[in-house]
Amino acid sequence: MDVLLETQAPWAEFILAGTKTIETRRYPCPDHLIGRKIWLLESPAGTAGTSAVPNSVDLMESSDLRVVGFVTVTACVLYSSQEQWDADVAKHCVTPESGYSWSSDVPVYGWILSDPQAALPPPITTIARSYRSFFIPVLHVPTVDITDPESPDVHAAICAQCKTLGFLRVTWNAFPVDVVRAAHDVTRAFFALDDSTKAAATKSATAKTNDSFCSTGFRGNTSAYNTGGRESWSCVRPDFDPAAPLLSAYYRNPLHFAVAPDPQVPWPSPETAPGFRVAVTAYYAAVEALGRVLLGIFGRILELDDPGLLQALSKDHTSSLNLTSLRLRDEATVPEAILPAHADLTSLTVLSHDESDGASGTACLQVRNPAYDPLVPHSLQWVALADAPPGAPPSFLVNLGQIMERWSHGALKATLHRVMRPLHPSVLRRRQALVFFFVTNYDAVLVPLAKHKNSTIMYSPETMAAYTAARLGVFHDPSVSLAEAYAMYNKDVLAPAEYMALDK
Ligand SMILES: O=C(O)CCC(=O)C(=O)O
Ligand SMILES: [Fe+2]
Repeated sequence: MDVLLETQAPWAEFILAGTKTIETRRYPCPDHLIGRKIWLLESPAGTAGTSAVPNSVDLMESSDLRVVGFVTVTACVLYSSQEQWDADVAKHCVTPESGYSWSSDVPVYGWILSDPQAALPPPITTIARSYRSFFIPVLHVPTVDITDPESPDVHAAICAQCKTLGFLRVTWNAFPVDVVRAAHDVTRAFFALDDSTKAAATKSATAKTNDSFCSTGFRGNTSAYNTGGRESWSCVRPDFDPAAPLLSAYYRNPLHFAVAPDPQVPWPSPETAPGFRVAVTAYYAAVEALGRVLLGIFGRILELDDPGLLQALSKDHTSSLNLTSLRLRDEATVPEAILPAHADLTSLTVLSHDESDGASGTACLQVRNPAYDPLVPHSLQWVALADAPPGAPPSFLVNLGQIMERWSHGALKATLHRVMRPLHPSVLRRRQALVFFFVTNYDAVLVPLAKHKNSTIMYSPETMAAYTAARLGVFHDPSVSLAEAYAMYNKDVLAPAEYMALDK
């Protein structure tokens, strides 16, 4: 991920000329940026220690901000005395009368620089402050109001967004604000419980009558699904009633679906997690209803003879809802990729990020830039997704998955995305995402449905069951590395060799 460092004029010029070889700051350079290319964002000369850049900026509209080149920080030292500081004056070029000069009242760090290079600016439009003077490129996704799902304008807005990025926000006049808030509240309270209480709601804590691998219940931060330090609690069809089973083959297949006494959803007890079940079931119903509306819209966008076909294929769906939580306590223990690059095995995914009580919203979610071009120097491969702007209506973030890309024969995009460690742990103390993976009936055959071919990929027809088994089974094969398993998982959106070569 590219990062930019604000440097007030004239320092960037001195760095690029090679005269300034130590950058001085009141804080250390984040460890994992050492050795990496850092773009220099030059802002006009101003007051020492006061940023001249707003927290979010469109560089195309700003006449006084310029990306002028890049540099690498090779090491970071804390000056322990004025003598040590003075001895480096020829390298940091900070004279005693400067506002950036030595002070014994605050820590002063020297960032040792190397390889400065003036360069044409990379194709970045919008940037957002991520940590202190560091900025990252961000992409704002539009919010589409779907109050009238029959409206051609709504279809056009969704289609435009899905032909390029496949991420958008949706809102409507009866947006279920209270349901969303309640789901976030019970999720936050659940993850705040101690580990042993949460562990009581795991699959492994229950008596299994068969080999079902239905991924439900609590999974801690060391489980295969949460290798990046997250915790999660998941459910599939919390409305399922064993006394009146749904008719699809999925519910008759004990390999994939739990039967009593191996509970279909291991709920936390109402004593430890009051209101959890009611709020989560209501949330599931709300996002499932949204999913159905969107499938109706996509049936029209794809100009299917029967616009209700996608809904019919998903009537007895086996969609899961994952409640995920991440807390950073110590930067050193957080892997670079909290969730590696992937495109979901869904028709569409509905996301809601907690933004209350200092939670960090969409922070750390990055998408593979649809405008990335390996032939363009410094083309950006990854960009962060921006939160909805302040004052925007409440919305869900929706992303298309690989099933929709297949249905559309490549016209609608399932974009690779990932959740990455923040520039500094202070950026993110708590992150909570509710992720609803909308899929089809277990026995639905997944084939391109669009009349026009928009891709050369040969999609061989597979049932939802075979499709997921082929892409998830590899994660359970000890001879396959995690990176290789992800390459297989994503093989329809990126050739495995290219996946392995991705900038990770
Ligand atoms: O946590 C997020 O923001 C995204 C999660 C995600 O991409 C997934 O679970 O598939
Ligand atoms: Fe995802």
